[in-house]
Amino acid sequence: MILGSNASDATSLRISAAGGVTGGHLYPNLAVLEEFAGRLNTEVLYFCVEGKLEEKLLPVFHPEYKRVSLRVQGLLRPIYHPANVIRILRIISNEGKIKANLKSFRPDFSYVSGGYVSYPVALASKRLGVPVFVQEQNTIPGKSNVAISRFAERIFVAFEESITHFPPEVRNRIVITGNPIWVREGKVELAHPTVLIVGGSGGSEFLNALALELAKRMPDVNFVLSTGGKSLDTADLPKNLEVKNYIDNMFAYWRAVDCAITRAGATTISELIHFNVPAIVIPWEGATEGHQVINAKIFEKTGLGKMIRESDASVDKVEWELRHLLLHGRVFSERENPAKKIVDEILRVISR
Ligand SMILES: CC(=O)N[C@H]1[C@@H](OP(=O)(O)OP(=O)(O)OC[C@H]2O[C@@H](n3ccc(=O)[nH]c3=O)[C@H](O)[C@@H]2O)O[C@H](CO)[C@@H](O)[C@@H]1O
Repeated sequence: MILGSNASDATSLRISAAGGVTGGHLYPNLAVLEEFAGRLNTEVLYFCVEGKLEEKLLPVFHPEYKRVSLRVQGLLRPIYHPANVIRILRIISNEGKIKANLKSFRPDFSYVSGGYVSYPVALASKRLGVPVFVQEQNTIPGKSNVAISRFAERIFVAFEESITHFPPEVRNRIVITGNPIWVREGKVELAHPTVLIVGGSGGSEFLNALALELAKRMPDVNFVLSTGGKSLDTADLPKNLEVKNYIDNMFAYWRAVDCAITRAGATTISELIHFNVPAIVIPWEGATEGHQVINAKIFEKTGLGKMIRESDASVDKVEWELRHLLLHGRVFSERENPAKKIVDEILRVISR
């Protein structure tokens, strides 16, 4: 059964999408969906994970999307963990719901960006004859994206280093694009110098504590900290530290800050590169297969900043590096959004 082909006319598209749980998967998807919407009339069916970030943000930024919530959980490591039996059964049990929604929505294609919700959506799409496109943000691809790559029309990767992590037979369908960046108009007004500290969409207790120490030691510098909801001792906050639970308009901050201290999630790294932000990146050591360390090395190669491993990130060392970056200054610039290249390629493939 083929649902997608000729489902829409040349000026409109129906897109089913999945990818979220964390901002690192969600924002690149929004960037691509918004690039489509800038060119054509689009309707979007978004598969969300119950209770996760996409359920909170999509109703705010895209109330027009049709949303379907799935009750799924990621698989635990190691893969033969006994609790995974239930988790796999739960993923499988969603197949009927996903298929029913795809059948009534009749998408032209499915666009997924990884995370454990992407696989069942991509698989159901494939079984219904809907073309699948997948985007991988990290240098080391997630297991579900590798599985999806076997039947995806195109596999969009951010970094050349990813290619060898995919099976040889799919490599002719890989396109290196960079990570799509979610941007809108706007820039916040900040005093200079301001340093943004952000531990990814879920925050980082380590960076929260570091922010507090740095702000106390460096009264001549302003700090903005996104805690991502992680705990922080707010009893004695220095005046030069502004604390936010979550920042909804990161693009406006990236355009304004002098420097940043971040984890090394692939989307954050790509945003630093896109907005040319000097930064110290401290990878989260718990990331699957150490992928944040590899992301951080790629960032270092750009010459924009430095990776410091968490075990080495004393306040003294970070302060020293930060002063060095601030002294060096920032060139305010923006690159072309990789979302454009992805949309060009998908339109080319589906119009064949
Ligand atoms: C714990 C976990 O699963 N981490 C992964 C997840 O991280 P995580 O979701 O933290 O991913 P990233 O750090 O790459 O991206 C975070 C995104 O959230 C945004 N943001 C962050 C804070 C805030 O207050 N407001 C805001 O909008 C950032 O601008 C960025 O767009 O996805 C990344 C991309 O696949 C992976 O590399 C990470 O290893």
